[in-house]
Amino acid sequence: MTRVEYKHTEIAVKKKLGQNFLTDRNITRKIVAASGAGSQDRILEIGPGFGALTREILEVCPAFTVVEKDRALAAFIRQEYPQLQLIEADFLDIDLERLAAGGPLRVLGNIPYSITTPILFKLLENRRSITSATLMMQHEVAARLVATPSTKEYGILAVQLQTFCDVRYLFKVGRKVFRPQPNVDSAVISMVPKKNVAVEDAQAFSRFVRTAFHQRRKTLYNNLKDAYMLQAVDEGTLKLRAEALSIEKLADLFKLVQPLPAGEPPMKRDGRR
Ligand SMILES: C[S@@+](CC[C@H](N)C(=O)[O-])C[C@H]1O[C@@H](n2cnc3c(N)ncnc32)[C@H](O)[C@@H]1O
Repeated sequence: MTRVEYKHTEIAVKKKLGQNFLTDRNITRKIVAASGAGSQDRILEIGPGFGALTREILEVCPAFTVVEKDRALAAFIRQEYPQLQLIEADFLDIDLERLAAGGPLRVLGNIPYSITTPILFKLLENRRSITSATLMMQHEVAARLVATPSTKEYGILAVQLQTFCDVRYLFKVGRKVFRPQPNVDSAVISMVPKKNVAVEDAQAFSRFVRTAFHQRRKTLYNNLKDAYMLQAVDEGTLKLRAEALSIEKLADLFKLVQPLPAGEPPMKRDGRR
């Protein structure tokens, strides 16, 4: 079992909690600068750990909130940074809307790899409660977030995020600057909720995207026909795969289809039942 010691605290590293601690101050400085965080912001840091990013955020903002799941690390933060509001909890369980009651949050974090996707979806669902999120994650996941059509990285994650947020890949971070060293490289991304979104019903759109990409090699027709009425969609589009369509085209397609009422037989290719 790997143990990491810093100041007065030693922990047995929990892989499950993605505990790879940043050791390079240039990187933490770059993350905080890229986030645009300032003294007036209501900042939320996910997973402060031993405070590598925390102390850098403190350089620009005197008081903010951190959420840490690990009990020993929460105790470390409590002792080292008494000026912070510490929430000792699982980020996935906290009520972001309530936390943002006084104004939207600027989120920062070197987030645990194992729950990157649930964290992203939580931020997406609560996008009205955030001004931006600047997050370090596994490089491969970051590449999927900013992927463009007809690439192998382009899928549900890219479409969902890019529909509702402006997502940017900021910079890559090599594995050597972490303790313990992970087996993968990392990258920092930023996501900023869009003011005007082409889609009104986010939940229905999410179901649609999941269905459209359900089997990547299948055409849109084959993926969608059992769940949606497709008469309004042209033949040419239905012959394509979801991965060929841009974010805008997928939103347009979503507006043309209607969920198939329960018990209705699927539509034939020519529009007949
Ligand atoms: C990759 S480490 C980053 C630590 C520190 N911010 C740094 O950059 O060195 C991830 C941190 O998130 C914490 N963590 C893991 N799962 C969490 C969860 N569900 N909610 C809140 N914190 C979590 C871990 O204990 C750890 O401190």
